Amino acid sequence: HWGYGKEDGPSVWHKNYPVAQGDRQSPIDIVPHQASHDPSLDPVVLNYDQCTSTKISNSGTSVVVEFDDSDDRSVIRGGPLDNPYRLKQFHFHWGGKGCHGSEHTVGGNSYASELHLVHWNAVKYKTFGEAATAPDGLAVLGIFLETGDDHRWLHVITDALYTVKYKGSVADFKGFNPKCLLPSSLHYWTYLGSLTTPPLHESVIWVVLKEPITVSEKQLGKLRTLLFSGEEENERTRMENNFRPPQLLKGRKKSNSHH
Ligand SMILES: NS(=O)(=O)c1cccc(NC(=O)NCCCCO)c1
Ligand SMILES: [Zn+2]
Repeated sequence: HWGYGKEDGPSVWHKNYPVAQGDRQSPIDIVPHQASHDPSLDPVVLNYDQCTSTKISNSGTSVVVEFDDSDDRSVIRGGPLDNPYRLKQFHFHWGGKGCHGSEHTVGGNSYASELHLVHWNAVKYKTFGEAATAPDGLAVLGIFLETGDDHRWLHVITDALYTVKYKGSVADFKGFNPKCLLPSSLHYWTYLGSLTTPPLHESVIWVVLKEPITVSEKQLGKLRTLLFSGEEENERTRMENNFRPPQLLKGRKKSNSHH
């Protein structure tokens, strides 16, 4: 199975997932002043009001909060998107103690962590699985996390992490609305890319917010109490540095920017 270690990490994923060397791979380094400002780009709109989570799980590569996506109650629309995309889950990528952990970088600089809110095009596709293999199937909203003061709502997630310590664990996690994790501005960069983990499908319209949210080192440290390994396994491998480094643009135009 793939992972983030020396033997199974991003540098060898191409062996089982040749698309890893494709021409719309993610993440990328976003170069702000090179991002063409596109006046035709509309603001992105998030309708998360009726949004409530169902469960939290340890996927073996990240912690994932899932949502009921049986209707259009929680969608992202506007911006570069031709349809509303339904929220299915969110998860994080982070580093080791004090070091960086975001996937996208900005002008070569990385953040401590990155939150991905994963949405799928239920107008054009019947299931998430089908959408995940289509070039306009997914829309992922990326939000950078920088360290500073405590985030007033992140503790709701970090206080639940003990319930999903091991790979494969799942727990009820109802009533969490991710609206509380958004920064004040929805100004964004956007580009066509891929899943940042295997199977690395080139099916993602990326919308990366310019403004990070602030979380404390203590809150980030709680993410690192999760394990990559399952309860039955001998070794206890801390879940950290679960990020893919930036990939080549390969002829893609610089990301568009909505100020
Ligand atoms: N990191 S991301 O590009 O936002 C993204 C979004 C949605 C799915 C995925 N990747 C996967 O679902 N991979 C399947 C196995 C993951 C658990 O090991 C990555
Ligand atoms: Zn992700």
